[in-house]
Formats: sequence, C-alpha cells, structure tokens
Amino acid sequence: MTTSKDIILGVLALQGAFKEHLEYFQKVIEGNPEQYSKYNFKFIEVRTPEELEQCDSLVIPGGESTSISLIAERTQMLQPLLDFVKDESKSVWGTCAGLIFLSKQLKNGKVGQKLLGALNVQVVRNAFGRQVNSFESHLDFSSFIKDCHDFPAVFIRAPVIDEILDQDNINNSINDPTITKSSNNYNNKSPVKVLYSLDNFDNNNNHLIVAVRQGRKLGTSFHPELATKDYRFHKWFIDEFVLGSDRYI
Ligand SMILES: NC(=O)CC[C@H](N)C(=O)O
Repeated sequence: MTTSKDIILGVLALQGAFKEHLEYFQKVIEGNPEQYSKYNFKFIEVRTPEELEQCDSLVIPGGESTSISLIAERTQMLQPLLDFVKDESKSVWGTCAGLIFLSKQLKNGKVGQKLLGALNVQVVRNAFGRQVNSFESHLDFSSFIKDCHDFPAVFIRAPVIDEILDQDNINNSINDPTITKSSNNYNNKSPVKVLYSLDNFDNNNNHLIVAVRQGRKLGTSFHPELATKDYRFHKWFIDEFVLGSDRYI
C-alpha cells in the first residue's frame, strides 16, 4: 500500500489575482491524474502567519505591490514572509506585483513600500509606461519549458528587471535615494538565471528581463494565471519547483 504525501502550496491572498492561481493549479492536477496520483496536493489561500507556516511553497500574485506590502505590514505578515522566503528549501513564485515584492531593489517604488529581497534583482515598477500599459505577447519559453513555443504572456502595468545584482552593485547603489531597498539583508546564494528577456522590444536594443529564477525562487513580470486555459506555466512550476526537490521522492 502506498500513502500519498501532503504537499501544501499556498497563494498569498492579501490582494490581487490569487483565485486565478488556485484555479490553475487545480486544473494542472485534474488534467494529469496519473502523474500526480502519489501526491496529495492542497492549494490554500494564505492570509495569516499560521496559514503560511503550513506551506511548502508559496505564490505571490499580481495586483498592486504597494497594497500587498501595506496589508502585509498591517496584518503582521511581513516578518513571517521575510522568514519564509529566506528558507532555501521553499519554492516561491512572484508574478508581476509578486515579482516586485520578491525583489531586492526597486525603481519607481512608493515611499514606505517594503520588499522581501529574495531575488537579487533590481525591478522597475510600471516599466512599460502609458502607451503599452497592458498587452499580450506570444513568447517562446521552450528553452526552459519543454515544447512551450507559444505561451500567451499577459502584461498588465508590468514591471521589468533592469539589473541583476551582485554584491558589488548592491553596495554601489546603497546611497541612491530613488531606489527602494529590501527590508532585510538576506542574500540568496544561488545564481540568478535569466529565463526570458524581451529583446529590442522598445526598438532601443534594450533587454527587458521578464522572467528569472534564483534557486527555488521564480519571478515573472507577466500573468500566466490569466493565459486563457493555458496551464503549462503552472504545471512547470509544480514539476520544476514544488516537486523538483528530492524531499518528496
Ligand atoms: N499586474 C500587476 O501586478 C501590476 C503591478 C503594479 N504595477 C504594481 O506596482 O504593483
């Protein structure tokens, strides 16, 4: 007899598009019953330190990063979240506002906005300006998701990553008052891997980085939970990050 293992994946539900993530993860499991038959997945909304404590993995959804930060502070969730993301065995994925919250440095942030500092990147908030506030683009993610040549990536007042930070440039920008810094001095030791950048998007030869991973931490500028009935990104997160550990094998 085999016993299935409980795996609890939480979605931070303080504000933003958390329901969509929960629905997409559920669809991944329902669509692949055999593959996941030995696991007992539980997808939960996370609003309290007690709920967070149960989680093996966490998704921080899109929404408004300033509101997520403020609500986290008001509900005594900021410190538990800082502690959670510091744990290298925990998988964490931030989409859009969630990427902003996970970053170490932020341009165009609001006064008092807090960052968790789990990804050694500098993010620019609302980076696409007014003309292209929101857009969808079919992107080729096959270099990291098998056969995923045409993913419908939805960008909504999206951020981009404009700098990968190493110890030196963190120190260089330390006195720049226009840059918001993370609320802790945690340093994720894994290398930052750029997964995707929009090259020459603005006809300016710029590389706008829109997806990175650093160890078990993932950040995307776009919203895979809004890609109509396309669950491939969520499946990849489960396979590569949540189960990508020998803890469950
Ligand atoms: N779709 C989104 O999550 C938008 C992010 C938003 N611009 C922010 O600053 O938080």
